[in-house]
Amino acid sequence: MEKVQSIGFIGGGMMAGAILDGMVNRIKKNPTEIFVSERRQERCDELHDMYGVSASTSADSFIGNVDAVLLAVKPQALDAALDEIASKVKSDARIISIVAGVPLARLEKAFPGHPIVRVMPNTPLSVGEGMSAYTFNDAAEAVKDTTAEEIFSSCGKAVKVAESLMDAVTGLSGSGPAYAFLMIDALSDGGVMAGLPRDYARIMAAQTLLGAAKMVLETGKHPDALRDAVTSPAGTTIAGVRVMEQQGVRGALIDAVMAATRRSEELGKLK
Ligand SMILES: NC(=O)C1=CN([C@@H]2O[C@H](COP(=O)(O)OP(=O)(O)OC[C@H]3O[C@@H](n4cnc5c(N)ncnc54)[C@H](OP(=O)(O)O)[C@@H]3O)[C@@H](O)[C@H]2O)C=CC1
Ligand SMILES: O=C(O)[C@@H]1CCC=N1
Repeated sequence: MEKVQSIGFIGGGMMAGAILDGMVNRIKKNPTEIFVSERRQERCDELHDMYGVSASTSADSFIGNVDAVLLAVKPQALDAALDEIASKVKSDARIISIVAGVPLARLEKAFPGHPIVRVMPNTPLSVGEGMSAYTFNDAAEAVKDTTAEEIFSSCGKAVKVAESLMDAVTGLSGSGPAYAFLMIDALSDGGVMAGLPRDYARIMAAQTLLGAAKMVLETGKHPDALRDAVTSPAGTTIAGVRVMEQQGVRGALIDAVMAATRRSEELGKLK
């Protein structure tokens, strides 16, 4: 199968903007081959000004011509979007969906016979540090479609997983930036309470999480081993870690991932 040239986005919100940034500024995709359908005219203008793509409030001008369609509307808006476009796409168009919780089977009903890739990215892809996981339907497997891999690895890491894991991916890395932001804010509050100015506290909290994350990824060491290296006998760190364990921070994070995973499963069942 030929490489994808033109691509049409359905939905031009926050995630679409972040993906467009990767496509235009990182993989240097020609913006004249990118089309966006987005409800709000002012957002269309913004996307055109920022990335040079064609953006309009209807997909009609491009949907029958593009080689790939990227679905980037909220799950609750998906059915209406599919009603608008599904019967108009090119017969061999590849479909990429980032819509949380929506299974391949539901997309296959709308686009029978098409190669379909379901992706769960996250917002740090807007700064080139996204974590995306993707899964193929049989038709995409058959053509070994590389479009999604190319797009999403241009703005971070991208891994292929079995579809049965997509809700768990959503609960961990899809929603995960929110857990990290909450932790950064809470750690900043701790710093302020201990006497640091707010702006320093925020930078210290964020850079500490960034550095710790890099150590995990770059050393390949278990987080427990890295934690041991910070934790001096009778020192400061063990005093802090003890409070975290007493307050159930570990259990709260496990439960947060599970709650988001369950919600992703529920969203997939909404009709
Ligand atoms: N935010 C995140 O962290 C992540 C989100 N996702 C998924 O990505 C998808 C997009 O999320 P996000 O970018 O945050 O959402 P946004 O609400 O920012 O963007 C969706 C946009 O699509 C527009 N829209 C709705 N229906 C149509 C339509 N039929 N045709 C054209 N445009 C339409 C909306 O307009 P209006 O608001 O006027 O309806 C809105 O501007 C969701 O399915 C979400 O589950 C996946 C991973 C992470
Ligand atoms: O909150 C949500 O539903 C979306 C999906 C993953 C992150 N944000």
